[in-house]
Amino acid sequence: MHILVPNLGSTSLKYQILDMPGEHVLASGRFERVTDYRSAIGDIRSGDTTVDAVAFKSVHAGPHYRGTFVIDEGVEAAMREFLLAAPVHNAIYLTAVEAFREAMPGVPLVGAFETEFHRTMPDFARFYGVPADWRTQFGIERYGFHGASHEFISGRAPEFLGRPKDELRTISCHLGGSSSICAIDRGVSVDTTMGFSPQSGLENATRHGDLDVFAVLYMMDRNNWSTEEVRGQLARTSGLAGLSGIPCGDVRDISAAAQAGSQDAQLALDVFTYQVRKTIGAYTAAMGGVDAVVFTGGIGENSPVLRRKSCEGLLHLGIELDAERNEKGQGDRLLSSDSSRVKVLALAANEEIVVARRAYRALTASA
Ligand SMILES: Nc1ncnc2c1ncn2[C@@H]1O[C@H](COP(=O)(O)OP(=O)(O)O)[C@@H](O)[C@H]1O
Ligand SMILES: CC(=O)OP(=O)(O)O
Ligand SMILES: [Mg+2]
Repeated sequence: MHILVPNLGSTSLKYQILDMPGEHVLASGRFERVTDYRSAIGDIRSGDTTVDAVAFKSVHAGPHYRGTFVIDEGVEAAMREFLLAAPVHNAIYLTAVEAFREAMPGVPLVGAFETEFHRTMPDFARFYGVPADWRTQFGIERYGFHGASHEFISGRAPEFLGRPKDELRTISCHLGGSSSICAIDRGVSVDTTMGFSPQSGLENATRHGDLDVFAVLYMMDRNNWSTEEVRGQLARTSGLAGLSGIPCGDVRDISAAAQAGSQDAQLALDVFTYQVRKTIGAYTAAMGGVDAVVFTGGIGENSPVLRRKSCEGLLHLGIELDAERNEKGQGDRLLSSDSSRVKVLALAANEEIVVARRAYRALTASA
C-alpha cells in the first residue's frame, strides 16, 4: 500500500510516499518558509508512483479523536470545532483535506492525530485546576502535540544507543517552527509542554508559549479587543516573532540579527533556551532521573548555538555537551562528552514514518 504523508508544519511542508508495511520510501521532498499551503500541496511530486491513501499528522480534534481515523464527516467536524484551539494548525489541515479530496477523489484520507502519543500521561500531569465541568463537559485538559515526532524519538533513541526501550528515560526536545518537549519514561509519554492547545509551553515561531491567562483577559478588557483580535495576535505576531521583532520568527534570521547586535533578537533566544533548560530540569524530576536528552526538529537538528545554550549549567544533572561534537558533524549523532552521564543526541525527525505506520494499521484493521 502506497501512503502519501504530507507533513504540513506551521512553517514547512515535508512529504514522503511510503510503501507499507515494508516502509520503503518511494518519493520525498520538502519546502520551507511556506505561507501558501494549497500551492505547496500542488508542488508535491509523486513521480509515477500511485497513491492508495493520504495520511496526515493532523493536530487537534479534541477528546474523542485522540488516535488515528479515516477522515469522515465526524472527524472533519471535530477538526473544525477545535479550530478555536489550534487556529493555525487546524486551518492548514482543513485546507489539505479539501485539496486532496479535490485532487485525489476516492483516495482515503487518514488523520493520525498528534495527541495520540500523549494518551499515557498520568491524570496529575494532564489536568488543570479549573471548574469540574470545564474538564468533564468541555474537554479542557492537557492534550500535548508533536506526538508523531516524540513517538519516533521514543523508538529511535534506544535504537541509536543500543539500549532497551523499557530501560530508558528520555527527554525529547522537538524544536522547530513549533516547539515542544516530552518526558518519555520507558517508551511512554508522561508529560509534555504543549497543553490544551499547541499555543502553550515553549515559545513558537509566531505563537506565544506559556502565558498567564489573566494577562490576556486584562488586555482584552483594557483595549476592548474581540476574541478574534486576540487569537490573531497570539497566533501570528507573538512567540519568537513578538520577542525579537522579526515577523517570521525563524531562528536563522533571529540568530543573524542577534549576531549583528539586536538586543531583542538576543532576548528571544535567551527566553527560548531558558525554557528548554528549565524544562529539562523539570522532566528529570518528573521521571526521577534522565538517561538521554534528544534534540530534533528544524532548530534541534540544526542550531548548535541553541543546543549549547539549552544545556548550559546542567552539569549537576550529569548533562555535558562536547563542544566539537555539538558544533561539527551532521546527521544522527552523539553530542555529549564521554564523561557525560546523560547521553545527549541530535536525531533527525521522521514523523512521516510514524504516521504511515498508524495509517496502515487503521486502514488494514478497517478493511
Ligand atoms: N540551519 C538552521 N539553523 C537554525 N534554525 C533552523 C535552521 N534550519 C531551520 N531552522 C529553524 O527550524 C524551523 C523549522 O522547523 P521545522 O521543524 O522544520 O518546521 P515546522 O514547525 O514547520 O514543522 C525554522 O522556522 C527555523 O526557525
Ligand atoms: C503541533 C505541530 O505539529 O506543530 P508543527 O507542525 O508546526 O511542527
Ligand atoms: Mg513540524
